[in-house]
Amino acid sequence: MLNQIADALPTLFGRQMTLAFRIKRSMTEIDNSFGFRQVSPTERRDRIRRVFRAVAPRYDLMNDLMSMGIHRQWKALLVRAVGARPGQVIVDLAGGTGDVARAMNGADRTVIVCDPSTEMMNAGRRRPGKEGLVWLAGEAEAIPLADNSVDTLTISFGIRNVTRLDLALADIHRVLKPGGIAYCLEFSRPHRLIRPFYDLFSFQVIPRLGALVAQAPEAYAYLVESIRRFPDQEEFAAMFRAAGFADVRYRDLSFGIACLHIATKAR
Ligand SMILES: C[S@@+](CC[C@H](N)C(=O)[O-])C[C@H]1O[C@@H](n2cnc3c(N)ncnc32)[C@H](O)[C@@H]1O
Repeated sequence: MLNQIADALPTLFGRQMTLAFRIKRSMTEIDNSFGFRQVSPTERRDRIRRVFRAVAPRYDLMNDLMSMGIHRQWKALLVRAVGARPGQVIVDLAGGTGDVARAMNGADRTVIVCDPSTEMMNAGRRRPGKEGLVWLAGEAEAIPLADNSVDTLTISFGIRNVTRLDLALADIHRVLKPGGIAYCLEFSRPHRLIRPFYDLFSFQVIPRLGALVAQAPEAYAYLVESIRRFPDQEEFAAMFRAAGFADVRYRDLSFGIACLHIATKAR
């Protein structure tokens, strides 16, 4: 029924109205198909686990397709900002297939990939450049590492999947050494001028790509939806401050489609 209405709209009201209606319809379908609004934190966590189990085999390919390769530039910028040094202990939290960890890897430092999904980490273990990486099963809300033990922590496109953002930020703060730095790369709120195109791409193209390439349309619908629900740049910076971080900064990337937050634990 919704499809028939959408098809009739161009004749009745013109193209812009049709676009707005299609985006609205997609959001409704996503809400209905994933039903995230009604579930408990435990159920939500289980669903997120299932999402990453489903996407693991095609995750890296899908990242390239969905972002048209731009995620590589964002991650390269993150790695340059970190500037990993000899002797450091570096944790890539929600590290997935180890994309970012691999780029920070080196024989003279300890680089740990921490993620609750063994499927994602197993997909990463099969790729080159993994030598020396430590793979650790764990969640951001309860990182299985000692207090004050980490020099640098990165989390790239992972934080929006955690069920309790406040607990995760508190635990990141706990494991960092005084003076240690957290770098968080995440999708964010794009500039309002590009938002209509961005929404169209996100809600129309990505779930279809997910269906075609990864055979997981619902998983990709979830990923898009989780971006829409995530706090914007300023709100997220305020959450870092509330978790006890001293120096909190952020930098918009590609007109705010993504954002890099940098937060330091006081000495
Ligand atoms: C979109 S992937 C990002 C992977 C990788 N960091 C990257 O940039 O390619 C999100 C990752 O977050 C992980 N994840 C989901 N819930 C999590 C949680 N509560 N704590 C830590 N990681 C979580 C998933 O298993 C998945 O590997």
